[in-house]
Amino acid sequence: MTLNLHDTATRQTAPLGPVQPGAVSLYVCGPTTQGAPHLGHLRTFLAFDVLVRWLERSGYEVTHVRNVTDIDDKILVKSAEAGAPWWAWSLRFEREFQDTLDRIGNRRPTYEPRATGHVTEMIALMERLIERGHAYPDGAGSVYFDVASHEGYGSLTRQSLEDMQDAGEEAEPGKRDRRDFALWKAAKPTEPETASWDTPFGRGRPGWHLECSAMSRKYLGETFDIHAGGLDLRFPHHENEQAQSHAAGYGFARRWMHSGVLTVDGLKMGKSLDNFVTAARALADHPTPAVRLALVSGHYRATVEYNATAMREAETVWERLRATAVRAAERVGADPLAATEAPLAEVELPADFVAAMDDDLAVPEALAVLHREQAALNTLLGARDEAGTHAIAASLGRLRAMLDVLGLDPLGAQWRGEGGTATAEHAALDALISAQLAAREAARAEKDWARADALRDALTAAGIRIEDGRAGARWTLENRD
Ligand SMILES: Nc1ncnc2c1ncn2[C@@H]1O[C@H](COP(=O)(O)OP(=O)(O)OP(=O)(O)O)[C@@H](O)[C@H]1O
Ligand SMILES: [Zn+2]
Repeated sequence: MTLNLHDTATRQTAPLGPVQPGAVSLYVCGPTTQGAPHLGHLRTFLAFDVLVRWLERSGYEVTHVRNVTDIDDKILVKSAEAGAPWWAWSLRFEREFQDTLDRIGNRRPTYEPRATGHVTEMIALMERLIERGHAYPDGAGSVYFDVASHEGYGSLTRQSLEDMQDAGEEAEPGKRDRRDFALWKAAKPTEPETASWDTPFGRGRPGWHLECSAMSRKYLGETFDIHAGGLDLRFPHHENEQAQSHAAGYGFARRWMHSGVLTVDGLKMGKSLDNFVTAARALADHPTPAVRLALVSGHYRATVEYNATAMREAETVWERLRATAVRAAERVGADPLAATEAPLAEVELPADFVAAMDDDLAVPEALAVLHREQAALNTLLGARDEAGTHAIAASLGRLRAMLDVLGLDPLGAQWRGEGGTATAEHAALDALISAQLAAREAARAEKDWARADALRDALTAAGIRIEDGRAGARWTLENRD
């Protein structure tokens, strides 16, 4: 079977033919470390995490680069407002992004280069563009790309230069054409001295577009397989990245993949509109794998509207999947805590699951196959037929292998402890605590506050933390974080 992926440049879905057989090079535009990660960021990074997982499952060796934009206007403004050095601000949120992505089960990229670590490469690229007649310094520390000099400008987003007369870019005194964009930005007297670097063109700092062209070339070479990011980045960011790299004579990305944006009331979730739900908030309100499930369930190219009901539904779906897997593991007598990931990679995936994933990562169809497997497994579990153990083990293997492709194997190392653990001890503890919680509920219903508090205090004293939520009380062990 062949993996077909949609290319947003050609608008065609076509087989992936990598530059190097058996290896895929992928560049994903990473976070601007101006603030805490929100669900919109997670949506995009998870979409491409599923891509990486599927490429690896399909036998490719993946080199995945995701940059960190650790200097930019917004970082300078926000850090100054907070009275912090820009680099401290940036490093703080870089760590928060990494921690959150680890927590939600994103495989770490092969390389995570920071913009400020690649000034040398950016200067070299600017020199090359100037030499080839595609860029010019303004004499005051800024360098601009000359859009009219590059025939292909606009080809990624199918726009002609005429259409772009008033597109986005500001008129600046040193610009030849309003549509020209900055490769390098002159230092401003109001900005901290540490926020600029000396170059042959004057003192300044990286433009956002330039850093991605410089870093993709350094880590993936002149030509690489896939360039990815959220749909919001197609223009101007990706158009400009492509113009810089093509004008420099590099093959650059052979294919573009864009994830649909996460919206709130139809508008992109983001810092600019202040309509975001932070990852920290969502992960405090819902089990982490449920948040992951909610964000990966739709097709990666679909626009996803955030809503609290969908998050709660994902919680239910996750709980059921986990319960099925735990029951099945207990029936086959496997010790789920000893289960390793290795054998899952060898489980043969159902053909219709593979077909769905090979069809431009059709996760909704793949999930339908997965839920059919879950239903079949539940039927086997209900049959109470000892002879069925072999069938149960085989079905559990397939279910886990499919879930693993989505980063959601309930018995895998990442989620073993989430929302309960897959051990008999845990089940026993859960039954006892649930009885206590039910008694507390009953006491509250009778307005017997003293008894309700006493029950809670007894649980707290035993190291059990109770969180009251809309779906009832949830318990966790104090020392488990
Ligand atoms: N609402 C969203 N839905 C999907 N992807 C998003 C969303 N917001 C940001 N992204 C993606 O996250 C990645 C990191 O983007 P970046 O940090 O530059 O975001 P941003 O545009 O600065 O965020 P914000 O919109 O909050 O200012 C990009 O690939 C971007 O497309
Ligand atoms: Zn980029």
